[in-house]
Amino acid sequence: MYLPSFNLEGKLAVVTGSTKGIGRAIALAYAEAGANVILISRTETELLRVKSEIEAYGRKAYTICSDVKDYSYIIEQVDFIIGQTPIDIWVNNAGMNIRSEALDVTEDEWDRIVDINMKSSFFLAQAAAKRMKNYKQGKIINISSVGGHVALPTGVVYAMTKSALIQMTKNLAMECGKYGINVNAIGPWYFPTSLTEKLLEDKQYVSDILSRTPLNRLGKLEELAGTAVFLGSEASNYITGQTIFVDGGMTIYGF
Ligand SMILES: NC(=O)C1=CN([C@@H]2O[C@H](COP(=O)(O)OP(=O)(O)OC[C@H]3O[C@@H](n4cnc5c(N)ncnc54)[C@H](OP(=O)(O)O)[C@@H]3O)[C@@H](O)[C@H]2O)C=CC1
Ligand SMILES: C[C@H](O)[C@@H]1OC(=O)[C@H](O)[C@@H]1O
Repeated sequence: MYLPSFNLEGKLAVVTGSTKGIGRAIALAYAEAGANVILISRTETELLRVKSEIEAYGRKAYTICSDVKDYSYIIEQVDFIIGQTPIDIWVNNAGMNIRSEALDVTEDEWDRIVDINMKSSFFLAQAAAKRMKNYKQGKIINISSVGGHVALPTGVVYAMTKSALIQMTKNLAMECGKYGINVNAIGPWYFPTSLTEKLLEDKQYVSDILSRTPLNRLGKLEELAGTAVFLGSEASNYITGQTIFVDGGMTIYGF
């Protein structure tokens, strides 16, 4: 057999920040590939909307209405939902940005971005790994950014947190490989979501983005979700510690 399974039939995935944008696309792609999904975000109505979308695929969906910075509460809720069943895939997707010049960054901005993008992602990944270890298998996927690999004008603190996720992915992969856990990251370039809506309304900014993008277009959410399905499936069982940049070629374009 040379075609490993991309099928997620019967698997359970947890996706943080899964009611909009990239997280919702990943959650729906997982459901389409056969997985049941635990959705996490701060807005109950949006959680219930995406829950219905997942159930329309004939899959089970569970909701946890919480900020990822309340990661202890989230883990309690996940444990209540899963009981004695495994978590197969954990996607640390929730993230935020406060875009300011390095010389203007305040401590409050630092704390808010670092808490969500880095601290919550680490402790949620740690909790996922502790549970996956008991089943000697699991896939942890961290959503970084090309902004964690090259310098972008979208904020140094955000960039630092996204770069930290790339390194966290490598260290967790190194330590958790013996438990059969794969840890990888995805580094998106620009995708049209509510996080980037304002930026992408600026025609000059979009032109600047495209001038650095060999495929000369923004990404489509389904193109990113496909990478998440691959990394959540058996097809990626021998891949760990890697960051896959879904970027239209931007990170290799050294013009
Ligand atoms: N869009 C892009 O071009 C790129 C995005 N990324 C990264 O991808 C990830 C998703 O981004 P994107 O889809 O654009 O973002 P959106 O803002 O469009 O969606 C974010 C999702 O996460 C939820 N969320 C936001 N903050 C929190 C929080 N503190 N706790 C729990 N849930 C939260 C939101 O729901 P609610 O507000 O109701 O909680 C929503 O479901 C982020 O980590 C971002 O850094 C990386 C590179 C490019
Ligand atoms: C590509 C970047 O990550 C992009 O820049 C921003 O300011 C947004 O936060 C996106 O994540």
